[in-house]
Amino acid sequence: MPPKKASPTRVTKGGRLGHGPRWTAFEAWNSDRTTKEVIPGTVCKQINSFYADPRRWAKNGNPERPRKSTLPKTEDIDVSDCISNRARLAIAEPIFRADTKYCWTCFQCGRQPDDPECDFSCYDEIHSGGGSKSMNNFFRKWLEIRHTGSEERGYGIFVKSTGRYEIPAGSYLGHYIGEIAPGPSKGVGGNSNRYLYEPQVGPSWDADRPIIDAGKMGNWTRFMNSSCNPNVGECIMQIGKVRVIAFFANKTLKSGDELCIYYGDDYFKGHDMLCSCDEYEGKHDPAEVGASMNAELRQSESWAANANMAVSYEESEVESEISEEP
Ligand SMILES: C[S@@+](CC[C@H](N)C(=O)[O-])C[C@H]1O[C@@H](n2cnc3c(N)ncnc32)[C@H](O)[C@@H]1O
Repeated sequence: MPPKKASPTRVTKGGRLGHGPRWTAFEAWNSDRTTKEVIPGTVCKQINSFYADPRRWAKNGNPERPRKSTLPKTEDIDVSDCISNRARLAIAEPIFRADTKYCWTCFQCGRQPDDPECDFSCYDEIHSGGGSKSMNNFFRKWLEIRHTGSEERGYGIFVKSTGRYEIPAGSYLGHYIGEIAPGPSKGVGGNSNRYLYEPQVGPSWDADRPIIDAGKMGNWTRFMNSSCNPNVGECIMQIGKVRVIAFFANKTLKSGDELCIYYGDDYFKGHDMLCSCDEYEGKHDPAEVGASMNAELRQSESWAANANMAVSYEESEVESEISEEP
């Protein structure tokens, strides 16, 4: 009997889908541990561009599974009904603050997202390993997944302790990746999936929230735990045509530090849970200890560091304009 042909849509460990990056099990990043130790019963694969890529949004608003052997060329893409279009709406009405112009320019090339010079390749570069800010390389070099020692918190993300590492304040760390579904969800209450992220990508919180589900697929950011005084901040950011929820170091992160964001009061309320972070003794209600205020304060420090990055992008653009002159 001839061997069974694998279904073209089936995802296999270490296999390739389309032209995208290899699917790498988390164990590859922690070669001294087995997958079982790293993530019990894991089905979680590291994925990059596929699910967060707006080209995967079908016209009917459902996310498309990666089936094509090649991605469409940028000029063939109809972006009128994709997440980036919603993102453009948001540009007119920035979500955080009017003065943080950089937030709406492409993180890779520094241009406005509707500039034809800024295309999907900006996003791909960050993910393909070619870019200096490549998420894969960053994780492999600087971070590790290990157990926090706390039953409640489980696994977490740490700056590698096998050496002296320092990640400067303001550094871009990566962004939240998962399967994208059109949102918003019906709320956290009753939903046992604790890996959902719902960023606002348009002007309306009620309508413009895709669901990023890192329950089964995601990258290392899905392992970041919550702290009532977080050392990692987050912001909605543009990379090429893709709007992402990006993470930045709020302060210098040193070897052994656990990277933590603040999940938000609603997360804890919605899942009916208390926080077990090390900032406060015992289990505590983050709303009562002022965690969101702490997070905002830490975030504004990171904004200050990021503002310097914005300046450097603008400067580099001016420089290239000058150098093009005859
Ligand atoms: C996005 S996951 C983080 C990764 C998770 N620790 C793991 O091992 O896969 C979120 C879940 O981690 C746990 N967790 C994270 N931070 C926590 C905290 N400060 N206190 C209690 N549980 C926490 C909760 O179970 C929460 O629902």
